[in-house]
Amino acid sequence: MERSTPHAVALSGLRKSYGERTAVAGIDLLIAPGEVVALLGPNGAGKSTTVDMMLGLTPPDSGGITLFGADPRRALADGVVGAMLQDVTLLEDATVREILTMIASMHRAPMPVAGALRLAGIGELAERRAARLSGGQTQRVRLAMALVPDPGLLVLDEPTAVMDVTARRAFWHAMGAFAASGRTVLFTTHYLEEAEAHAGRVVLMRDGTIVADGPVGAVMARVGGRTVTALVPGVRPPELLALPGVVGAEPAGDGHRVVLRCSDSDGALRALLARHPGARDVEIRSASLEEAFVLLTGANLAGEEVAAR
Ligand SMILES: Nc1ncnc2c1ncn2[C@@H]1O[C@H](COP(=O)(O)OP(=O)(O)OP(=O)(O)O)[C@@H](O)[C@H]1O
Repeated sequence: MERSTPHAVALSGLRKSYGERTAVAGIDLLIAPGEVVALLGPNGAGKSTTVDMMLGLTPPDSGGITLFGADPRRALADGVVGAMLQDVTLLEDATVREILTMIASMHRAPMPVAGALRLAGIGELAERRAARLSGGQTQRVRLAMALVPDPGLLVLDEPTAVMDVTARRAFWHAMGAFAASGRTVLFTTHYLEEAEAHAGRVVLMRDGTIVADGPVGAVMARVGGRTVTALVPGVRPPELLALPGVVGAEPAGDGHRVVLRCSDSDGALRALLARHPGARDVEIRSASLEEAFVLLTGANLAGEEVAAR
């Protein structure tokens, strides 16, 4: 039974295999209205399959999906959910305004076409024929198409993949304005800095399962919020794991120094200098989401295994 304010997204025990290959291995996920969530994971983690099931494009083998309490297809048809669908080709001879007007006419409570154009930052493209749009412009028209029904939830699979830096900035500006009005956004991305900058919550997938889920800061805290890098002559990284406040120790990229991931960088630094007075070239910095990602998924974004410590 649904409550009066259902979740924007509710996935339970969601599972999908392609032959022998398990793409999504039974995931549970609840997203409240108003959240902006980034779905991350290496290639083949199951992100697109999850999104496709949420949009009713692929049926799950088992498990449940509701979007604002409704079945995905119904939610999409009702304009409750907006999506940038890559496979939909635009009518080449129609102008951007004509395309948006047509979509608006198919929905019960659309936003004004001018509003969608403004939000997507493509006011100047309104009279342009679809055939004459660049790849990045086409993506922003697709965004306007997703916005016109005035959905409560936007689901975007790698929305900025073919955009240049300027288009990407304009896109996130539009997304920020949309989210600021209390709407929910779920997006997948290969750009970790996008997740860090624009999502309040990150969900990390690997091999069809969710391996971390929480606010960006909390996910990073799980792997140690800060790193201390130092040259410690005659000491191997594993020996430094015993220091208080240290949760991980690996050789640095330069091969000489060691990187300590710390839950308490002040305590770790004090102990390091007290026990290893020869330590030098010390550097402290915040861990990046990239580091958290590698540590939690054991893979880089291309899906290649990364040696564990
Ligand atoms: N139509 C399909 N037929 C067969 N296997 C598929 C199909 N779609 C996806 N898969 C497989 O399911 C797994 C998950 O793929 P999916 O595209 O969901 O991952 P992803 O996280 O979106 O990856 P990427 O970042 O590369 O887009 C992969 O092993 C993929 O090869």
